[in-house]
Amino acid sequence: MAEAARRAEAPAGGDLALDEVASGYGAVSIVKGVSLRVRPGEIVALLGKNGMGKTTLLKTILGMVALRGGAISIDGASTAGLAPAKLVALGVGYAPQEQPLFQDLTVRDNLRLALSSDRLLPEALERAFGHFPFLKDRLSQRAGTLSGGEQKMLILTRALMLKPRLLLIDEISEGLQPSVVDRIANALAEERAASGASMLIVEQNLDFALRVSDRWAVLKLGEIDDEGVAEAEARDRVLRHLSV
Ligand SMILES: Nc1ncnc2c1ncn2[C@@H]1O[C@H](COP(=O)(O)OP(=O)(O)OP(=O)(O)O)[C@@H](O)[C@H]1O
Repeated sequence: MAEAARRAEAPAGGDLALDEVASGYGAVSIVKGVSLRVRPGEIVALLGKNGMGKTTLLKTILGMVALRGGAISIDGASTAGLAPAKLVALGVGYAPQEQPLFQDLTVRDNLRLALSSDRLLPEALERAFGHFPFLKDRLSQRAGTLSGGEQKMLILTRALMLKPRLLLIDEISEGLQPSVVDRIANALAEERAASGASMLIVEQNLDFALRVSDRWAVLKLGEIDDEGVAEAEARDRVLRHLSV
């Protein structure tokens, strides 16, 4: 097969491989030897009770928390020593759990800041309106005055602006009404269909997680406790891990 044809057929999504990843804060170990794969175009849900290390694992992938053991690679290349900005440039998108918006800036300016050039804005906005049409009428509104659900959609939109090949999403459905969760689920499915992006999503909402993902893994005290394919039968099995 010609090289050009092979490239055209290659999936656009990033291939994330975690091998015995360990990290933590100060003297405390949080992530303890996690091995996990997100293949090109795959959506994997990372589940688990509060405080089990899910956010810490995402931040370790992003280089925001230092890797203490093991290895992380994207498309076969080690990410060791790469700063978060470099990973973003390589196509890694991040929708964090904590409030990342500039509350006093407009919706338009929050979105502009995600882009390297204003020239990219018109096309990026068109794609954003396709996912979340309400944004069209809110471009001049201060982000801090959007509702909680609207802010979540803006956070996701911002992460999608750079057309990431690998998207890390932290509890995007938290506190949202079912109709907004539906819109976000549709946006993720459309984005994956359009761009082939791979995604690792940290979730507490089990129904949303099993709906949008291909596979799931449960993190317990910093280790993968169980994992499987996202199918209806998985619900009870995962619930057993999440119940208190
Ligand atoms: N910057 C930090 N310094 C010290 N400890 C931290 C820091 N950030 C998180 N931790 C601790 O690390 C542990 C794991 O936290 P993490 O946020 O990764 O869990 P999580 O599984 O994402 O939880 P949740 O579902 O509640 O968001 C917790 O005990 C938390 O208190």
